[in-house]
Amino acid sequence: MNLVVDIGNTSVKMAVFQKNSLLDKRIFSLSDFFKNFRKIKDQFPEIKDCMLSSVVNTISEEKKILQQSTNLIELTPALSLPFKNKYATPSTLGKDRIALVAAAVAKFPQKNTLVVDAGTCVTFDFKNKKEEYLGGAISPGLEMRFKALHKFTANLPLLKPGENLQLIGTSTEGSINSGVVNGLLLEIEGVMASYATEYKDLTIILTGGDTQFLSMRLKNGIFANSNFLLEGLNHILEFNKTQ
Ligand SMILES: Nc1ncnc2c1ncn2[C@@H]1O[C@H](COP(=O)(O)OP(=O)(O)O)[C@@H](O)[C@H]1O
Ligand SMILES: CC(C)(COP(=O)(O)O)[C@@H](O)C(=O)NCCC(=O)O
Repeated sequence: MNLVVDIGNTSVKMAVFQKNSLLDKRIFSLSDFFKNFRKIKDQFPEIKDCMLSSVVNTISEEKKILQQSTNLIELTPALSLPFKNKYATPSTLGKDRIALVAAAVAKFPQKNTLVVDAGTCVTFDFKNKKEEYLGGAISPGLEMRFKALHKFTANLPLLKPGENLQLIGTSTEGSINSGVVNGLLLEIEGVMASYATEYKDLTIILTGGDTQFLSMRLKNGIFANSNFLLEGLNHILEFNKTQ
């Protein structure tokens, strides 16, 4: 049984896999790491191997507990990966982005694939049908956009994504919502369209904490899968067992 752990800038995602089947998944904040790890280990004592991806640097205690209780493999660009990494600076590439590309290779072999991860940041990652990872883009996430408007102005309130989305914002709230939410939707649709022009037969995946909010507001042609990154980590773990 495998444990996969994704430590992002907002939340920790932990999942248990038996081969390729996801048995359990938890999302929590880093401060609740030990409590959740203990619970999951008690529930699944058969957990043996673990793959950790972190984009947070200060996790030495978390790593120590995983090392004590599992065969821990930490995701680094030096690990055997199921794709060719053509990123110009592989040592600075986010571990989460490596996992997303691994998932794209596992789920959509020999297909041009764009992965949009709407988390703390919105990342775009592209692998071609030759299983080469070319790179993508990093952009502010949904919550970060609301926070930035509040933090860097004197008078804008801190809002959360609203249900009532106007094109023409008729109030401060409506204008912020229009700018942030429509802005992000149009950005994603624009990026998707640009890739689709360049790469025929393009598969597009949407994942990350804002998957549900965005997918119901985006035009068709995108597969939503909140577990995509976790599946990628499990794939890299299984891939390394067979190396
Ligand atoms: N209950 C929630 N708690 C925190 N963030 C949430 C929640 N629901 C949706 N979100 C959105 O999900 C984003 C975080 O997504 P996530 O995939 O967990 O990010 P990361 O992998 O960077 O930690 C937040 O920036 C926010 O926009
Ligand atoms: C871009 C990111 C901050 C995204 O992190 P997330 O929103 O998933 O928490 C992370 O992938 C990262 O720190 N990347 C390093 C730079 C790079 O990928 O080139």
